[in-house]
Amino acid sequence: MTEQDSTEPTTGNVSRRRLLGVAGAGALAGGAAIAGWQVGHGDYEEPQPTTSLAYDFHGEHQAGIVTPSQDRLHFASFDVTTDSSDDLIALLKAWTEAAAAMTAGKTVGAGQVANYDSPPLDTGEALGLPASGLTLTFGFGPTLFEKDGKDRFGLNKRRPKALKRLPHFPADNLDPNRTDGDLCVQACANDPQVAVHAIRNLARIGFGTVAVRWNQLGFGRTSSTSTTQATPRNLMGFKDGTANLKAEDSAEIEKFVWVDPADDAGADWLAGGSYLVARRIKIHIEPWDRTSLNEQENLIGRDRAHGAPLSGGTEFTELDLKIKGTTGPLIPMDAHVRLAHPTQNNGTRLLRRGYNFTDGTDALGRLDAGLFFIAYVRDPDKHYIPMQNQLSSKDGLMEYLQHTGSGLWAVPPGVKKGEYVGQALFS
Ligand SMILES: C=CC1=C(C)c2cc3[nH]c(cc4nc(cc5[nH]c(cc1n2)c(C)c5CCC(=O)O)C(CCC(=O)O)=C4C)c(C)c3C=C
Ligand SMILES: [Fe+2]
Repeated sequence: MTEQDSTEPTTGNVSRRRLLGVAGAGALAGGAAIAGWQVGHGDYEEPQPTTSLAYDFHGEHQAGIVTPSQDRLHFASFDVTTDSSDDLIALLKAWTEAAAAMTAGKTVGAGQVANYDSPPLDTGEALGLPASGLTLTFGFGPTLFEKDGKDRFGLNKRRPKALKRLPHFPADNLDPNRTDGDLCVQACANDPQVAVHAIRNLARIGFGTVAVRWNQLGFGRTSSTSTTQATPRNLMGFKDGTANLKAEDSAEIEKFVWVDPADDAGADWLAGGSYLVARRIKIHIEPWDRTSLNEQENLIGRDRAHGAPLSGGTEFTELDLKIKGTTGPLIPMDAHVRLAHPTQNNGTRLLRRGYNFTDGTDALGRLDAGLFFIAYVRDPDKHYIPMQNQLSSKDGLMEYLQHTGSGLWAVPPGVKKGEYVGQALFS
């Protein structure tokens, strides 16, 4: 992995506390007399973070795609509330600056002089916490280009052809309050407080220009995006991410994740970027927990203990979709892994980066829990929509699933130093 891929971590003991201290210096005069609060935040005794994983915000591609998936997610979809493209650009510049600071473990507004009579530039809940592998990945939704027939920011002529609202898939039961959005930000970190702090501060910076449309917390990764990671488990209890694309498969990542300059001449600003698909998939946990292990394994197509294919071998053995047992194929015709396999999808692969979620219980006391599916693809028309149609209509697992949220965003390439996220779209 090159440094430009933004996947090369750096370690350091950068202290949010120290950096806020610089901003706090401006408050010295006003704060000196107040008992219980130190003169200048730099004097506030906060435990020093120990060494921490930090990913560079700048690079050829945005971090948070092939970066080894962190443990926690806070995903937010925003609507732009202004018609002014100057305001939109100003927001993207401010977000870029804040994102570069936060991913380095610094506070928002570090180095700026704070006014003691104004709200702090940083909300403060991550003070003393290390960067925790935070990545912030930004995306532009179809409605940023055109909404209700209106080209709000004069961008529609540069809209990528594949950037459309996702179609209705069989059995979709989407909640409009968990669907779509003009912009999205995926915050991933190994500490939930760091991920939540990042989204909260971006929302705060955006006040008056954007409003949060919906957001989703995820508490456990459901895939590996690097061969260095162990395969985690989803809420169905199965290993998830075994056959995922991994950062180390560089040829496959080029082929299936990054948009090529030749892909769409009218949207050359997206070259080196990708598309982010998000699906909030509720799992009917209680019926699943009453299903026999034999049936569960047949629905997935792998064994639960080790994640090995039902056709035999160990976790990373390739599936044998042809081999038959006494009653039919060892990997049933409606098994999830059969229907999602590249051989059943025109050779297609995608980079999965989802998270487990729970959002309390519903009115009947059932867990509102599931998998917040995130995938990065080079072309949603080829690499996602046909696969989802196939799964939604034929996958036996669908009896236990309900898709309740959805969105598609174009993810611009990485940000060069001195530039802002998505700059090429506006130039
Ligand atoms: C449209 C794409 C996919 C959706 C939506 C999806 C939902 C989903 N998946 C699981 C659990 C597992 N999926 C596994 C493999 C797998 N899934 C997809 C795609 C979607 N899954 C692909 C492309 C693959 C790999 C297929 C292959 O090449 O073999 C597995 C097996 C382990 C693994 O390889 O990751 C599990 C388990 C759930 C629970 C879910 C929705 C809630
Ligand atoms: Fe899957």
